[in-house]
Amino acid sequence: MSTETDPNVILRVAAKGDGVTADGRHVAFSAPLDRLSEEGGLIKGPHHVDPPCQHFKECGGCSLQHLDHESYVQFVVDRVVYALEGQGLSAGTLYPPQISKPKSRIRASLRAAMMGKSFKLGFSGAGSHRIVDLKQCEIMRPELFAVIGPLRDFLKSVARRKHDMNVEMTLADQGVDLCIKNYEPDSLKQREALAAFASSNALARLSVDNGFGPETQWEPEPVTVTFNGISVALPHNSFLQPTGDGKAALVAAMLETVGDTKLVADLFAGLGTFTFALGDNQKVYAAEGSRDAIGALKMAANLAGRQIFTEHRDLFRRPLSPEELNRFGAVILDPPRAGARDQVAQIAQSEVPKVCYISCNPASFARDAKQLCDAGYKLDALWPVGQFLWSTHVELVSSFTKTSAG
Ligand SMILES: C[S@@+](CC[C@H](N)C(=O)[O-])C[C@H]1O[C@@H](n2cnc3c(N)ncnc32)[C@H](O)[C@@H]1O
Repeated sequence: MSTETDPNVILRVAAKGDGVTADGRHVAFSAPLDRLSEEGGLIKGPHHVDPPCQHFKECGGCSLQHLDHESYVQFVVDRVVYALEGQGLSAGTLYPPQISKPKSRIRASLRAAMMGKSFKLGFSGAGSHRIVDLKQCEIMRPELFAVIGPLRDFLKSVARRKHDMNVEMTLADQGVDLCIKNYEPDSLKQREALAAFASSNALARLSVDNGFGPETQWEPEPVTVTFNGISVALPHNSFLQPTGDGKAALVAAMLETVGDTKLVADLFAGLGTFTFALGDNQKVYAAEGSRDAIGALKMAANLAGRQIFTEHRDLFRRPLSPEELNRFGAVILDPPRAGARDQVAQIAQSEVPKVCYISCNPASFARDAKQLCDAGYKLDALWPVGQFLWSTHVELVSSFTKTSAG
């Protein structure tokens, strides 16, 4: 019997990370060509590797560490291709995916709490409310991981029973930017302890947020991120691409799509990952729903003397109309996970010749791509990107064109 028809062989990994047999059974933590024994156990095949992290299976951070590189790459490609196939679509050119390296993630959201007799700080457990007390992490940048031990000791000293805290960590130009949520120092002594913790760990910024928005406690110099040599202030809670190599891959694919188009719209622009990657000779209109983010983008553009026009705009409620869109030679859009159904409906009715859609959700992307293709756009090229190594989150860049006759 061939492996394709053998009902006990894992053939592929489904969107949620389970291996799937030829007869459609889902098997957690299995890899392609693993085999189910008569007794229902798993016999590891050539694509099943030893996971590098001691917290594997228990931690919700990475669920696919048991896949070798080849099968993880295939998983990333399949996620994108199957989502498109579900809408009856395919890309003219499908580029090989870019997969981020281990220990490259510049952002992490952790939880901390007293649990029973021990204090824990780490990611949420896989499919549970537990906290995995992080002793090792194969995805975070070492600068972030270095803060975990001291942070655990510090939070333990201020923790209250049955009181979860959340920790947001970001690696900025100046070092680690840390925000502790659901915590407020309630004495001068605690404020001093916070500052001492920030200082001794050389944090770039330390903020607390007890439900009324982040309050900065420590920021020796203004915290920034740099895009293409342009330094941009980093407001609290801003979106950033999660890895440096992933961001470079997204930007390279975007530049290939947009080329030297003179007038470009960057929708859902954030702090300007794509806006600032465009050349000095290109005029960019950047629209974004976060007032803080677009304010930071605008300030940086002005300081750099770039031809960038910004608008604080809710693109779900007030998408750009076809008349507004038709001024541009290219439109970049990088919406949140829900996609951009209404904005895409307007683009579909426009005559914009080039559309570069960057997505962090193949399913909403495929739905939106269908709208564009039904309206005469052609999906020329697609670049899958695996920035969330060993997770089921997959991103992509796509290039659509419409000729005026279309
Ligand atoms: C995936 S991020 C992309 C940001 C940026 N392009 C980047 O790569 O850094 C999506 C962005 O959409 C913004 N956003 C979310 N909802 C929005 C809305 N309704 N209108 C406009 N922008 C929105 C978010 O604030 C966020 O900056």
